Amino acid sequence: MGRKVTVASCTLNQWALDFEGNLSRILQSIQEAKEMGALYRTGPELEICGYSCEDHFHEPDTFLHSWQVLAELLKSPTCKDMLIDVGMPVQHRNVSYNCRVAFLNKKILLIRPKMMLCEDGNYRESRWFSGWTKERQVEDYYLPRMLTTITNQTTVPIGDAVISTKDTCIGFEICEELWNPQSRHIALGLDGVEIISNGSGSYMELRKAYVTVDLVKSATFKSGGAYLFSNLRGCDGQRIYFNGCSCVALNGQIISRGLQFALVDVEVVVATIDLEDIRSYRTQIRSRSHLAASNPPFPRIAVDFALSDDDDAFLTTSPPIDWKYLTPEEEIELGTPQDGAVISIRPADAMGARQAGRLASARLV
Ligand SMILES: NC(=O)CC[C@H](N)C(=O)O
Repeated sequence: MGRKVTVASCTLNQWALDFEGNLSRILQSIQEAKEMGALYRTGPELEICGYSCEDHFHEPDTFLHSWQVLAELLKSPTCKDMLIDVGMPVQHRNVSYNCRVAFLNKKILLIRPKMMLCEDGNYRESRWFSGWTKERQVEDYYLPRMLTTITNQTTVPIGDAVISTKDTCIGFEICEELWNPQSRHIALGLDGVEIISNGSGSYMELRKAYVTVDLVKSATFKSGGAYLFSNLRGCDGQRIYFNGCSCVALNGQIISRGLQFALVDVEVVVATIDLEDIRSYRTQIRSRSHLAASNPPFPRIAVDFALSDDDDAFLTTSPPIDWKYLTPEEEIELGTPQDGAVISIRPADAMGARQAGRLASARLV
């Protein structure tokens, strides 16, 4: 029985409305993930159109071109025999959602809309999107005809569901859902979802990496499992700067990570995980097991595909690593972005940083 799986989390320097450029970076990340042996690939939030499209999210063209990019991905031989999810906006029954779209071999498996939108700091998501509020429910999404030509599907499931492969179960939370006190990974983990992926558009603030990494680790510390955090990098079109730090955590420890600052447009990190490590970690937490026994189930999309094969005896799993954090001074030095963009400071940090005279190139936005 196969039990080791290799998964990939990608950091991309996407640009708002650069559909062709975004497509080519997504394809490159899929190609690199495949070359590194991954059979599952996830990427950042709204990676197809770019996170910071702002009021272009009110334009139907932004949705149309996102579908066109997805159509190209579905047709591409690069995507063959790999479970992939991408971030894009989707309109369903005249409501706009910020979604992950999971697909495999020219079939769309699930559209998973974001359930908890981000409104703090510089985020204004509810200006363009609504959160999906129907917990553990799916509806039929009527595909645009140009997609039906490729997939032979007229409807696909949209909603709060998870994907069951032959060997494991994959679920999603989108960016803010990790930061919310009622994170979706809690219910997902209790329902036996073993791999949770988070496509994020998390912009840089001084010392935010400490918070993000802690959240990613704790997402799997109390209830076990694997967690893939995938973030954007670069300026994207707005004044905020995204700083990567994509990573993979297993049972409370980081086992793979990407850089915080870099000039490469595409960075892929992979991790090999023994699914039995998740199962034994979880069953040993007795209180978690008792709670899980009464957890209301998520709808499962069954897929005839496995992330592992029977020949994995010599595949080595990824060991835990120590995260080497940059000091705030190093973050200012390395992260000072292109002209016109600013480093954002959490209000709590701003006063201390000003007092320490460190704010030569950073200001509060
Ligand atoms: N895009 C989001 O949902 C952002 C979530 C989160 N508050 C962050 O700063 O990373």
